[in-house]
Amino acid sequence: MASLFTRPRAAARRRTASPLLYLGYGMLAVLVLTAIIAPIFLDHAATTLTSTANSGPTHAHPMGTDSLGRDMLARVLVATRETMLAAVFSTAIAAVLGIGLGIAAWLAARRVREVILRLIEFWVSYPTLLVAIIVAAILGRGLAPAVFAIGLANAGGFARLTANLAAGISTREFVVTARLMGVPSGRIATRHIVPNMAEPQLILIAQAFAGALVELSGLSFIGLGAQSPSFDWGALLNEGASKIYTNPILIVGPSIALVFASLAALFVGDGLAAAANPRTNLRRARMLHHSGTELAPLTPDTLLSVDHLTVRHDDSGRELVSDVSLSIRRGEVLGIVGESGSGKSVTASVVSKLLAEGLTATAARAELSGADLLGRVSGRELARRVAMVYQDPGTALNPALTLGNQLSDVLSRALGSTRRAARQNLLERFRDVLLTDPEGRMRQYPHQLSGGMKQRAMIASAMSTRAELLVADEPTTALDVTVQREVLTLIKRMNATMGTSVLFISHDLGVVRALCDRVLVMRDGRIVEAIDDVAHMTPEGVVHPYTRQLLEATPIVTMPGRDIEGAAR
Ligand SMILES: Nc1ncnc2c1ncn2[C@@H]1O[C@H](COP(=O)(O)OP(=O)(O)OP(=O)(O)O)[C@@H](O)[C@H]1O
Repeated sequence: MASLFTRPRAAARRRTASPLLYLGYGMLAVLVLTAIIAPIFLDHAATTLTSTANSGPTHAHPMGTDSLGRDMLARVLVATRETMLAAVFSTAIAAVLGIGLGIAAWLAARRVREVILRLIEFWVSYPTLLVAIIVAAILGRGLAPAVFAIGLANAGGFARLTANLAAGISTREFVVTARLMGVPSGRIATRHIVPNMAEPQLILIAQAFAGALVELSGLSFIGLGAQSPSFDWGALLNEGASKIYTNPILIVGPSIALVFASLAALFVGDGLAAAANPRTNLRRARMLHHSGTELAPLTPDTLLSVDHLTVRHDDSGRELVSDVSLSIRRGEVLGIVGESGSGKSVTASVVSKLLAEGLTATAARAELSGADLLGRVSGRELARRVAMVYQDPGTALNPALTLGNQLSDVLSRALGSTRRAARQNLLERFRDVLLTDPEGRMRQYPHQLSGGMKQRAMIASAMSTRAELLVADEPTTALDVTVQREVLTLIKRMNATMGTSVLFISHDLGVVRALCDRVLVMRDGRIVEAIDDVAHMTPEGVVHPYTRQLLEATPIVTMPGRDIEGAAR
């Protein structure tokens, strides 16, 4: 078991680390090594006065010498330590202060929170450099006040980001549940809220670090930062700028160093943020043919034929679906049952061409009404052929749009009809699925409808494209028994009146028995039994012990005479 779980995770980490992250690490390593080594070996050359003042590039001084004859290359390399340390400290001050304040705003009582939020808004409304200059001018000259001033100036950005993210995350179900279970606020903040901000915070830290390098140089440039005899890249730029017309090489070194360090920070920040999100950088789903298998010709009434389908998880190489074959005739309702994780949804995702990233499907054939599902099928063609109804209609609907807007938009794109015609079509389908006040529903947002109503709306949307195949992935699991029955009735009606074939996925054999013509039983990614006479299946009549177990364990939904067919009439 351990190897099954540890290997894929290590592989995922390896794969999600982008080449830019490695480049950033490499650049950062160069900077760190320079910061450690240069002051040890080059301090003498960087600080000793010589008679060759204001020299241009020579063999002995590739970046020239300053007005006191000190080697400019050595000075740039030695300044790496002071500049990097200053940038690290100011970024740390900004991140700790800002994230702390953002979390404090979220933990505080409502009124205090409002005050903190207004304060943060005021803070970020001024440019960072301006705030840093004002603070540094108040604190006095020197690198330490400059570091603190820049940290303080950048903290506002962290505070705003943290407060905004915390406001969103704190309403999510897992936070609400933790609160109900009595988890203290501080622990909710550290365990549930902060880890969910990792990606944007890492990007902001990288940006703040890159910004701090430039801001520190800016403060040194105007004489507020590093004071002689200490020097950072900004101070060197300041010195070089005064000789820009007579000896321009002097500003090249500190400028290159600044750009190099900023890029290193951005590459590392972006790369770490991407790696912190397991969904980024996944390889696109692949659907491939495998050859060498003899295939029987399809009969004219075959709508869908999937032969020898295998789906693998790219990282672990694990087979999620193994050698599955299925077919659906026109007008037929095929059920797939199986316990959780048996591969039902992954199989359905191949049929609807919605295979998840990081998975590879291979099949000898996957054809839907003549269209090769393993090849290119345009979105519009696919929408005309396949409609989907999901387990949780709430996640399939956009909470920011009214039902009318989002469903008619999809419909007009799928059918190429005008928006007006699409709305009219949808309105009629809303009536077909017996949604009360269909005009009013068109203007409502998803959260204003019950789960059953949302599922009816999804079925209406599926009906409106007159798709040849409806893929219904556990469409009744999230609904109560009465609504379940209504939804099953609607699907059966769609099948009976429009001739739509249905691939119906469920873990409930009782529900499947009430609706389907044939059933496939899946276990561990394989089809272990195919039942053709669904209405009369009994524990004694099935072959596979797992099907028998399922049948014995499932309370059969009583629909006398499969009365959902009656309802369809
Ligand atoms: N995107 C993915 N990446 C990696 N593994 C996945 C992915 N999607 C599904 N799986 C794995 O594939 C297997 C089959 O999952 P699938 O969702 O098809 O199960 P299911 O039979 O539909 O289960 P349920 O009834 O719980 O929805 C599971 O082991 C699951 O962990």
